[in-house]
Amino acid sequence: MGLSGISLLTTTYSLILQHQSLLLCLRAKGFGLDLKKDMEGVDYLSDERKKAQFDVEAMKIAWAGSLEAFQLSDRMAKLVANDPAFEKFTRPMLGRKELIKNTLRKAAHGWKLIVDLRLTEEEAKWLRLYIDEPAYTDLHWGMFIPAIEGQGTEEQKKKWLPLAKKMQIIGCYAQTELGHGSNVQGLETTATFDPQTDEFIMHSPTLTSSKWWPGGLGKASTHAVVYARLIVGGEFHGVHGFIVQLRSLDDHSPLPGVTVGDIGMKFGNGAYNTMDNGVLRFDHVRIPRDQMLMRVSQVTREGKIMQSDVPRQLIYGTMVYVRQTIVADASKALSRAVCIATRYSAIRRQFGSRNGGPETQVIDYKTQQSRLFPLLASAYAFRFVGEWLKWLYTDVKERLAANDFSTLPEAHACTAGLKSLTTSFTADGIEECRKLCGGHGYLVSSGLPELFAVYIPACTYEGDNVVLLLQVARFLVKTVSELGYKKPVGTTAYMGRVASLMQNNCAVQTAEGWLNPGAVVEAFESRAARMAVRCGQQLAKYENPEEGFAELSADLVEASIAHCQLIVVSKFIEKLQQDIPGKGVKQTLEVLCYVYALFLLHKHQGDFLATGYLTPKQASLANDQLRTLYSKVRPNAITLVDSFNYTDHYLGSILGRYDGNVYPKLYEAAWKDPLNDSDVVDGFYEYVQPILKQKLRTAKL
Ligand SMILES: CCCCCCCC/C=C\CCCCCCCCCCC/C=C/C(=O)SCCNC(=O)CCNC(=O)[C@H](O)C(C)(C)COP(=O)(O)OP(=O)(O)OC[C@H]1O[C@@H](n2cnc3c(N)ncnc32)[C@H](O)[C@@H]1OP(=O)(O)O
Ligand SMILES: Cc1cc2nc3c(=O)[nH]c(=O)nc-3n(C[C@H](O)[C@H](O)[C@H](O)COP(=O)(O)OP(=O)(O)OC[C@H]3O[C@@H](n4cnc5c(N)ncnc54)[C@H](O)[C@@H]3O)c2cc1C
Repeated sequence: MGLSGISLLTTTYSLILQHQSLLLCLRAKGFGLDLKKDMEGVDYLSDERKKAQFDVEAMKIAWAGSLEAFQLSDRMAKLVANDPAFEKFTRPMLGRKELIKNTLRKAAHGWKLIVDLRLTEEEAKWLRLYIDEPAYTDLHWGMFIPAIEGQGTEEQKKKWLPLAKKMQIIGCYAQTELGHGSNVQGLETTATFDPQTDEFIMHSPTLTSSKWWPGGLGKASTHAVVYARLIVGGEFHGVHGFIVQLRSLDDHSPLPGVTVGDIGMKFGNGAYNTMDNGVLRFDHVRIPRDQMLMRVSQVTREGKIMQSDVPRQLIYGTMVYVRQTIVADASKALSRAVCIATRYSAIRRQFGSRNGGPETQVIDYKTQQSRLFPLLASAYAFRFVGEWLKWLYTDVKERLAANDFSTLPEAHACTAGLKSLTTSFTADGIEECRKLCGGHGYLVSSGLPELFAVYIPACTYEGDNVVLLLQVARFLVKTVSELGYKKPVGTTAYMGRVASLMQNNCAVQTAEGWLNPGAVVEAFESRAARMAVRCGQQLAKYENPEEGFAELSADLVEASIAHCQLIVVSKFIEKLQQDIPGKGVKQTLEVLCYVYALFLLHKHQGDFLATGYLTPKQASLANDQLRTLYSKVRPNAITLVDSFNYTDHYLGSILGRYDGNVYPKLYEAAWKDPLNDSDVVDGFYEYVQPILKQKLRTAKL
């Protein structure tokens, strides 16, 4: 018997087992049989796992970044998964008050673990990830503390950071208002210096000046970094951050003049409703002068404004930091959804049964592959670009500490652009994974609805994705306009070869010709350069550049996307130039890298054709190659998602279970729904039975 015959037999055997266990379950409910006899301990995906052409343990390390990173993350994942305090299956069924209380309990337990086990910051970050529940602590550690670190003076840091780091105060980041989020310079809250008392008076002069959205503000925070218009001597001096105490440290009640509360329920059940996004108003609240964050500008006792040599953009620095973390988190959210959809696609069978044999696994349909495998490849691509962005941010941070601000514009453009690109793609990707799972993907127990609901605000918070791409566009237009006298560096270095990128066309002649990193990078560089230059030429026709920018903004956004996609493709290729140990690991990643690049090329072929870099024939060859690549991914698909090393707890999905034991567990879960506590539903006797028993002579319907 050939290999395919053996595999058919084992697959059929698995199917029979699975059907048997389902039958046992079905009978358990209906006919009193033993529910426990489902096939616990059987790995329904074992055949798939045997197909792997690479060393899975080595791929886990490549995904994690290093052996140490893998071990650390693995330890934290297991710590959370084995602790019943972090159960999360009932979350979507809880009412808001219960939900928030439950989150506060988990955050307290998480903090206790951090203290008791003396976890490092890195360990705490992983712990937070695996607890998988948005909480006020995210904003405290992710924005309040970084805002003080980045914008505070040494003295301010010395005073506030120890309190914050021991969690003796809880802080949030209160920037957005009811009337303004994107336009930070349009904020209306005022901070007016009173030279008589050496204080600032914090005030909300209008309804639209109410702070609105800050996470952790509603119920948990005792303090906030509040962004407000600085007014000294009756003049406006820009928006700055101020540390303001909101609640008493004794009984947590709001301080006089402070009105604070939660803004209400948000999209989905459970999901981001674990967060107390808040509303805040000030009625002439006084704070000491030294609570203005003064690294960028200082207000003296006499009411003089002193500018340091730090650029004012540093006031936006916390956003640069968080955007960088959001890019890293995009690969986690996407890989999680992809893991669920891939495992389920291997379990799920529809159509194609021959002679009573098993039906086709849906993962074998080319349409399923062409939707799923680019998402799998993107998860890897985002992982590696996130790793690079972390390096870039660390480098910028070190430079900033040494008062070197030269790389700040590039860091801003990269974090803004990649945040936009990765979150938009991930949000759409999670929804695509839901559809890839058919009807069962719509069940909360698939894990996908809640993941989607938690994830989608990432397209809006930390900067609306379109607004951020327009920031990238400004950076690109500036780079193009300076080409004559300034050598572009970093991620825009390719613009330095703009003449050849505008002239030379693609040389690929065969489908195999696309399996060449040089050809791929040149295609993306040429497309990005041509789109940016074209925008520059169009802009030059306008007398008023701002008017031109507004008029051309949709094209500028497309040019920014092309630039950001080039960054992701290049960083993936650069990653593959490193030493990546393990049998078949590098080769498998190469396949994914080409899938990512050629999928984008196919999806955006309009750009590549319109800029004249590719011919229709070359675009078609790329698509031929893409199909071949999907066949190469197929045998490795399950082990590629196993390499994320996600526990069943973190995945939170019956469809994505490691053992693939989907049907019995779905069936079991249905009976755990509170609606099934009784056979006759509450409300039946009041509202249904009277209809059943009514004696209408005629019905008009
Ligand atoms: C459970 C127990 C656990 C216990 C503890 C665990 C411990 C764990 C430890 C750590 C956990 C870490 C967790 C992190 C998690 C994070 C969670 C994230 C949740 C997210 C919540 C959301 C928060 C928010 O949304 S905050 C609000 C964000 N708001 C925005 O993003 C507003 C967007 N708008 C803007 O950014 C700007 O207004 C603008 C850029 C659009 C326009 O600015 P403006 O000045 O008006 O305009 P412009 O003229 O265009 O720019 C002037 C020049 O400035 C340059 N520039 C703009 N922005 C920046 C920047 N950010 N940096 C540098 N430079 C910038 C711009 O390019 C211009 O430059 P030029 O040279 O003059 O051209
Ligand atoms: C879940 C969540 C958590 C948040 N947490 C915080 C927090 O902790 N702290 C905080 O301060 N804020 C927080 N925010 C607020 C968030 O930062 C803002 O909502 C975000 O910056 C977008 O601003 P906006 O709401 O004003 O959108 P708007 O700017 O009003 O966007 C509306 C539409 O207008 C478009 N648009 C706006 N300006 C332009 C332009 N110049 N050109 C073209 N199109 C434009 C946008 O693309 C969008 O389509 C949070 C938001 C959410 C949803």
